[in-house]
Amino acid sequence: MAGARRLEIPDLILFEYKIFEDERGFFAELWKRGEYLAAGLPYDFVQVNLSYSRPYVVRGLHYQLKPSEQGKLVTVVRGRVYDVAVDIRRGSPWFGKHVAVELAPGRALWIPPGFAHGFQALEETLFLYLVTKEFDPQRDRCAKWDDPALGIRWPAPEKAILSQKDRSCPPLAEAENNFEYPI
Ligand SMILES: Cc1cn([C@H]2C[C@H](O)[C@@H](COP(=O)(O)OP(=O)(O)O[C@H]3O[C@H](C)C(=O)[C@H](O)[C@H]3O)O2)c(=O)[nH]c1=O
Repeated sequence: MAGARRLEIPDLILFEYKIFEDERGFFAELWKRGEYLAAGLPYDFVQVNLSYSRPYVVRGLHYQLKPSEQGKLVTVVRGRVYDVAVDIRRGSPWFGKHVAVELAPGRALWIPPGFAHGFQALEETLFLYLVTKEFDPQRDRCAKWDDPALGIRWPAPEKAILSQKDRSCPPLAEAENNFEYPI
């Protein structure tokens, strides 16, 4: 890891990791337990996910209800995304607020349990992320990606490509949510 800094919502941590490039291509350590624990990421991981997105695809805003709440360490293997994390912990000083960062190879974002996550691909993107609890389809939930109440300034909302599921997510105010602050 080359660096770590907490964002405007301090539970979110943006990591920079070194990319070793040579004539063959590149190598990078995406996660190393001791370094990331020391930098404040107090979790281990139990599942690794990979998704491929065409330009302008939006995935989100997703989260899993407790007791299957997931922390996510998200990064881009190839491409570029506008990544968004929304605080959905009732009672949080930042409830309904979000942080948006551009992710490309070399950057990883730690999103703890209690946040809804989504991104818009800015180009063809391979998105890889580690999660702290396994996928639980019974507790998988979503909130409306372009909910006016959230004020997310997506880069290209008019070009968004969404799944059927993501086209029918409720606004955050109506979404099922069992997160209380602090987690
Ligand atoms: C997340 C997940 C999905 N699936 C199955 C369920 C569906 O049949 C298929 C596609 O699922 P979904 O449309 O939910 O995939 P994404 O839209 O990429 O969802 C993810 O994207 C946003 C950005 C997230 O932060 C979440 O981690 C995750 O929900 O994969 C699995 O089998 N295991 C899994 O862990």
